[in-house]
Amino acid sequence: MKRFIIGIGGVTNGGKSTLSRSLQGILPNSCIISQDSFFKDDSVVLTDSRGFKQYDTLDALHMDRMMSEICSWQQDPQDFMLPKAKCFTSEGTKVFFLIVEGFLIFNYGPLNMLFDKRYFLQIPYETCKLRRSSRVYMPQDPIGYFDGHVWPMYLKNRKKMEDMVHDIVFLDGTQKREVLLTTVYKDIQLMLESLQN
Ligand SMILES: Nc1ncnc2c1ncn2[C@@H]1O[C@H](COP(=O)(O)OP(=O)(O)O)[C@@H](O)[C@H]1O
Ligand SMILES: NC(=O)c1ccc[n+]([C@@H]2O[C@H](COP(=O)(O)O)[C@@H](O)[C@H]2O)c1
Repeated sequence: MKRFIIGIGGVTNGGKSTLSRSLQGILPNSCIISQDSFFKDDSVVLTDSRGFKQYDTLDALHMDRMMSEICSWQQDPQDFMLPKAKCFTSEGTKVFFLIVEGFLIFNYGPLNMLFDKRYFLQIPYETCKLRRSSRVYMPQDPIGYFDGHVWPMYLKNRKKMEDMVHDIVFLDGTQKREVLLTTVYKDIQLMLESLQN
């Protein structure tokens, strides 16, 4: 049995969930774990002096719980998939993929070291601000949150990531969904072929 962990990171609204779901549809025996599912309760997320909740940091996430879930997959990918309706299974293949997607997946060392491939979706400031403005989070973004917290934290976290991690494939998230999917799918196929040789 072979196991691969694919990381789909990137800026908020860069298209991580969209790409991950499409990839899961074409990769056999694949599952998705989303970092978004591990945010701490609002009551324990710190607030800065301007009243902005500090959501865009690792401290706002239960990374220990996320790591436990990934560990369960590593122990038995077949078993991990079965109870989950979102998982796609294909008979005969002994290759399993875990797609881990999220905005800070490469910033957390213990998680970053697990990836076989790392992709990072980037989009320009204006595109990001526009996409984010039509998305509703719980709690909702207060006025000024994007410019006051989200974008500056993205720049800060990205700098830290680039200082720490070097084998990331950067993707232009303004490309068409199909183009992004084909690019990543082909790259994964190349990785699999290189491992067979
Ligand atoms: N390649 C793309 N081109 C244009 N819009 C996209 C693309 N990928 C995703 N979107 C849109 O951008 C928004 C954010 O996508 P999503 O996948 O939820 O991002 P993320 O998971 O990175 O926050 C959604 O409205 C989605 O439909
Ligand atoms: N899911 C939540 O509980 C929650 C709450 C508030 C903000 N957020 C936002 O989620 C973003 C990260 O997720 P995306 O990459 O999917 O946009 C962060 O920029 C953060 O501000 C999420």
